[in-house]
This record gives sequence, structure tokens and C-alpha cells, in this order.
Amino acid sequence: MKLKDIQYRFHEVLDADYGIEEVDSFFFMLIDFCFNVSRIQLAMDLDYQVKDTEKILEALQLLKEQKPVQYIIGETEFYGLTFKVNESVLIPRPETEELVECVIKQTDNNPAVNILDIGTGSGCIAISLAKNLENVKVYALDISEDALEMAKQNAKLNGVDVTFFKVDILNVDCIQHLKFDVIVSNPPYVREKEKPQMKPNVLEHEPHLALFVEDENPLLFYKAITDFAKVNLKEKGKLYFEINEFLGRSMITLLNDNNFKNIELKQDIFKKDRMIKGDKI
Ligand SMILES: C[S@@+](CC[C@H](N)C(=O)[O-])C[C@H]1O[C@@H](n2cnc3c(N)ncnc32)[C@H](O)[C@@H]1O
Repeated sequence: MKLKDIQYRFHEVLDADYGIEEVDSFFFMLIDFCFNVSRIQLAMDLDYQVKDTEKILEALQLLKEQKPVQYIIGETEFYGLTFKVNESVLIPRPETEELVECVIKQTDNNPAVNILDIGTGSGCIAISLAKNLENVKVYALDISEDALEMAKQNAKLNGVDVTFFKVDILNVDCIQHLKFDVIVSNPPYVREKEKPQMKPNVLEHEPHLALFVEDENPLLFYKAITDFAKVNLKEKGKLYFEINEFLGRSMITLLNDNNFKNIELKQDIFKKDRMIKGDKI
């Protein structure tokens, strides 16, 4: 079968759900994954033929069912690194790369540093920091055994040493003895009431444990992590959060009320409040 005919079929089946550009991007990712054929190779040979089409047509069906392409392929890219992903971990987002960038810039020239990533999921934050910073010891925790399994595979894949713990940060007691220079977290922050605005591929396939928090207590995780940081950050240690774009002001108040200083609220590339940092005095 000609690849061009498969591309035509992709557009026929998926354009109404995703739009032309996104469907092309799925198609090119999938021909690379299924046949090891690049977009350029196809452009140079428009009659390119493939034999075993079962895998790509199955992927087309899964996309129609709103399964994210990253779960179909089983991996994604984050901060220039490859991460394995499955439905037990959130697909790492570009906004989170900005958080990593910010931690790296502010940690770069420091001597030996202990870092903790809370709610590590795929391990994307912890592993990117371990890969890009020298003289760091990186720890990461999550409540989900399955997510930790994936994160451990990703640490191995990227050749870094990260110590993982299974911990419920809302009921934490077992790592009280460790002190950190940096604590970073992208915890669950989507309020249940925001569900109607979410796309079905996120809502139906990504882990709700990673996404949602009750409407009545949207800062639940931030409060617990701030309390934890008050005890477990070293003096002058830094606390970094990715945040819900609607809760920037409340987050400033939370950090202020807990005596954090040099608070910086930052926006992402879409000009939405997305990151906050505070220093423990
Ligand atoms: C928004 S995801 C972030 C995943 C990853 N750090 C990232 O940025 O892509 C939040 C993570 O917090 C974890 N989590 C949820 N409740 C938790 C709890 N009570 N204690 C520890 N981790 C929790 C979820 O399993 C999920 O991996």
C-alpha cells in the first residue's frame, strides 16, 4: 500500500476531530515509528510503498478513539530526552520544560545540591535535572507504584541515578529525615469543575490521579508540599511549583503566609501564570 494513501485515510478519518496539521503530525510520527520512514523520505518518494500496514491502521483506530499518540508510540520527548510513557503516567507537557529550565538556571553554579521532585510521574522533571546539573543528588517520589516503575525505566534509559520513593505526600512521614536544597513539584491541580473544558484524549486516557483535585480544596497538594518544605528544605532552600493558571494569586498568598521570601510568579509561553518559586528563610 502507498504511504500517501494511508495519509489520505488519516485525514479522512481524523481531520474532523483534530484538524489537518495535527493529523499530519500524528501521521509523520507514526510512519517513523511503524516503518522507520521520515517525512523527508516520503516527500522525496511520493509512491513509497509499505507492506505490513496492520500496526499503522490499528494506530489510526486508536487515534479515532482519542488515545494520545504518545501512548500509542509508548514514548515522548521532554527537555531533549526520550521518556517512555503509558497510561499510568501523565504525558510530560512543554510548560513543565519551562519549570525545569527555571530550576536549572537558578541551581547551575551551586555546589553539591540535594533535589526532591514530588509527584514525579514519568520522572521527567527529576531525570532532566539529574541529566543537566552537575553535583546533584536527585530524589523523586510518587504515590503510584506503576508511575514509579515507569520513572525507574526512564532513569535507566537516560543513564541517570535518581532515588525513588513511594510516598503519599498528603500523609507523609517516612522521609522526614532528609533535607533538600531544592524541592520541585508539578502536583495534580486541575479542578473537577474544569473537566468540561478538557479534551477527550486527556480526560479519557491520562491518569486522573495525576490531574484532578477537589473544587473545594484546589491547593490541597500545594499546602501539603509547602508544609513538608518548611521542615524538609534546608535554610535558604528553594521551592518550585508548576501551578494552575487561575491560582497564581492564591499561591502567592500561600507562600507568603508560610514565610517564604523572594517569591516569583512566572508565566508560561502562552502568558498564563504557570510557575512559582519561593525561598525558605
Ligand atoms: C501532574 S502529575 C506530574 C507528573 C510529572 N511530574 C510531570 O510533570 O509530568 C502529578 C503526579 O502526582 C502524583 N500524585 C498524586 N497524588 C499523590 C500523592 N498523594 N502523593 C504523591 N504523589 C501523588 C501522581 O501519581 C502524578 O504522577
